[in-house]
Amino acid sequence: MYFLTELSNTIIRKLSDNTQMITQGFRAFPEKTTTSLPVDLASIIGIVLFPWGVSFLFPIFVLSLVKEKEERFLVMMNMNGMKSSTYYIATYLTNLVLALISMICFIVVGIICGMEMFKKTSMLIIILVFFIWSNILVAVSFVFSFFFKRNSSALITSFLVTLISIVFSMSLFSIFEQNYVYFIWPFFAFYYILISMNGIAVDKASPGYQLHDFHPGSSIFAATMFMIGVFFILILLAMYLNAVIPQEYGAHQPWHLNIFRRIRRCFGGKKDEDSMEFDASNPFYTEKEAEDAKKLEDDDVRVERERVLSGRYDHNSPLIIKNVRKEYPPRKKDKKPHVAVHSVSFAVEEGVVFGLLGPNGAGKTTLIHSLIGVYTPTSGYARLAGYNIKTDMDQVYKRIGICPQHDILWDDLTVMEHLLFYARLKGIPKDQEKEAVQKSMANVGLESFKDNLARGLSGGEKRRLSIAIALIGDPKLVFLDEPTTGLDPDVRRLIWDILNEISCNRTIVITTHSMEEAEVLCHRIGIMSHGTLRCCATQLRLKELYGSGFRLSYINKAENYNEVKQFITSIIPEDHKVVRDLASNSIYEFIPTQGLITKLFDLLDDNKEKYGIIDWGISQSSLEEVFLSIISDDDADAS
Ligand SMILES: Nc1ncnc2c1ncn2[C@@H]1O[C@H](COP(=O)(O)OP(=O)(O)OP(=O)(O)O)[C@@H](O)[C@H]1O
Repeated sequence: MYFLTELSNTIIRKLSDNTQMITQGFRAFPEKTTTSLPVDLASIIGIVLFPWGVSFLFPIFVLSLVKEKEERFLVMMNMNGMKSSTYYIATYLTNLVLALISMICFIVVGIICGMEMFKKTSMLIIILVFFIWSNILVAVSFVFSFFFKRNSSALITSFLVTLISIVFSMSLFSIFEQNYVYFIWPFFAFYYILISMNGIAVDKASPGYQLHDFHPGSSIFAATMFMIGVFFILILLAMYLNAVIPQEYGAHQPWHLNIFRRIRRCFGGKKDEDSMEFDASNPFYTEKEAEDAKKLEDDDVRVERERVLSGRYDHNSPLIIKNVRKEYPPRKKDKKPHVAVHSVSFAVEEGVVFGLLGPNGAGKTTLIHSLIGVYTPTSGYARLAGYNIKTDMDQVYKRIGICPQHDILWDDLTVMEHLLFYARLKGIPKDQEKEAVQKSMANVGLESFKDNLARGLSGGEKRRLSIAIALIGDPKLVFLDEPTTGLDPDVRRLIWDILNEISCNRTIVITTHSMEEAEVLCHRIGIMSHGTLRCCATQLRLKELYGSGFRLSYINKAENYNEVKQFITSIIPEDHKVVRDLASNSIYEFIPTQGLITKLFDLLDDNKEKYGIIDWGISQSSLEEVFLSIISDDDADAS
C-alpha cells in the first residue's frame, strides 16, 4: 500500500510539475461510546422530589375541609338533618379515592420512567405502604382542619408542615439511626420508607426490598407498623377534636364529653330535662342582672316569663324557650365572658309569625343561632317542634326549616339539585322527593328556574331558593334570618307575599331590621336590646303601649290658617301634641277617646269646604315609632 502510494505520488508530482501530491496517515475510526455513572440519576432526582409529589394532596385536603366549615356548608347541612359522622365518612372516602388515584399515578409514572425503586422493590410492599400513606394523608388533614377557621391560614400552615417534614426527615434519619421514636409523626415514617427502599434499589448489587425482608427487625417494617398505629390514633383524635373543639359555627361538647352524665343517664334512666335545665324561681344569674332586667323588661315580658316558667303555655307550641342564655368568651384578656343573650323566656304557638326585632348587636342572631345549634346555649332550655335542643337536635333538624342571613348555596348545583339534596337530608322518602321539591319550588315561584345553576341566580332568586330550602319537607317551624335584607322593593314585596301565603299553617320566627316587614308579616313581636327581651306582644298592643296614638294631618288654604286651627283643636282631645304647625300644612298627635276617630271622619268630611281644607288624613302610629320609643341611641351595638 505504502509503495503503491509512493509510486502514484512520484507520477503525479512529475506530471503536475510538483504542484500536486498525495499525503497519507492513520486516523481512528469513529465509534459509538457511553459514559455510565455509578448511580441511577433518575432515581436520585426522583427520591428528592417524590416526598413532595406524594404529599401535595395534604394541604389541599386541609384547605377543602376548612373551606366547607368557613363557608358554613357543614353547619347548613347539619341544620338540615345531616349528621356530622355521615359528612365525615363521605368526605373521608372521597379524599381517600383521590389520594389512591394520585398514588397509582405516581407508581405508574415511576415504573414508566424506570425508577429503580419501582422496578426492583416488591410491588406488594409498595402497594401496602402507599395505601397506608393515603389513609394517613386523609386522617392527618382531618385533625389539622379542626385547628383552623380560615382556609388561607390552613393552606399556608399545612404546606409549611409538609416542607418542614421533608427537610427534617433527611437529617433525622442520619441522627437517629436505630431509634424509631420520630416515626410517631407519620410523614417521617413514610419518607424514611421511601428513602430506604430507594437506597436499597439503587445499589446495583441488590435485588431491591422484597417481601421476605419485610419482618420484625427490619426498619421499613417498623416504620410501616408505626404508620398503622398512628393512623388509628389519628382517627380517634379527629373524632374527639370534632366533638370538643369549639368551631366558629356549630355546637361542641366539654373536654370530658359529659361521660359521667351519660353513664348516669344509662343507669338512672332519662331525667326530666325540663326540670334540670333551669331554675324557675331564679331566672337570673346575679342580683345585678335581675336589677337590669327590671329596668329593661316591660310587664308583658315578665308575664310571658311567668307563663312559660310555670308551664301555663300550650304544650304543643312549636317554640318554647326557658331562660336561654348565651355567653361568648371575654372580649379582652382577664375580663368576664360577654353575655350576648340574658335569660330569655317565651313561647310561640302554632300558626303564629313571631318577629324578633332589635338594633345591631341586640342578640337576635345569637338567640336564633343558640336555638338551631349553630352555638350551644350557655344555659337554659328550649324545645323546638316538640324536641329538646340539648338531647334531640337530630329530631329537631328534621322538623324545622332555616333560612340563614346569608345564602349558603353551591354555585355548581341547580335549583332542583339543591332542593333534592336537602330533601334527602331531611329524610323525605324517595318516592315523595320529587313532589316535595316541586311543592317547595312552587311556594316561592321558582319552577321556571329549576335547571338554573345557583351561580346564575340574582340576589332575589337566591333568597327565594334559600326560603324554598327552609320550606322543604313542610316543616312546622321555620326560622328566617333577615329574609329580605339587601333586596329591591319589588322583590321584597314578592317575598312578603310568599311568606304571607306560607305562614297560614306554620310557625315562623323572623328577625328583621325592617319595621315595614314586621308590620306586614308578624302577628307577635319581641323587641330585644342588650341581650334582653324588652317587650313581647301583638302589634296592636305595642302600638297602644308605646305608640303616640293617632296622627291627624291636613293641608289648607293659607288664608284660612286661624279658622282651621281653631276648628281642629276644638275637635281633638286637649292634651294633643303639635308635631307641625305651618300656615298651610299641620300635624297633630293625640290619644283618642272611645268613638272619637269615627266622629272625626264625619266632622272633617262635613266641614272640609267650610274651612278651606284641601286634603286631610288620620293614621295610627307606626311600628317604627314604637321601636324608636323603646330603643334609645345607646341600645345599638350593645356592649
Ligand atoms: N361569635 C361571636 N363571638 C363573640 N361575640 C359575639 C359573636 N357573635 C356575636 N357576638 C356579640 O354578641 C352580641 C350580639 O350579637 P348578635 O349578632 O347576636 O346581634 P344581632 O342583634 O343579631 O345584631 P345584627 O342585627 O347586627 O345582626 C354583640 O355584642 C356581638 O358583638
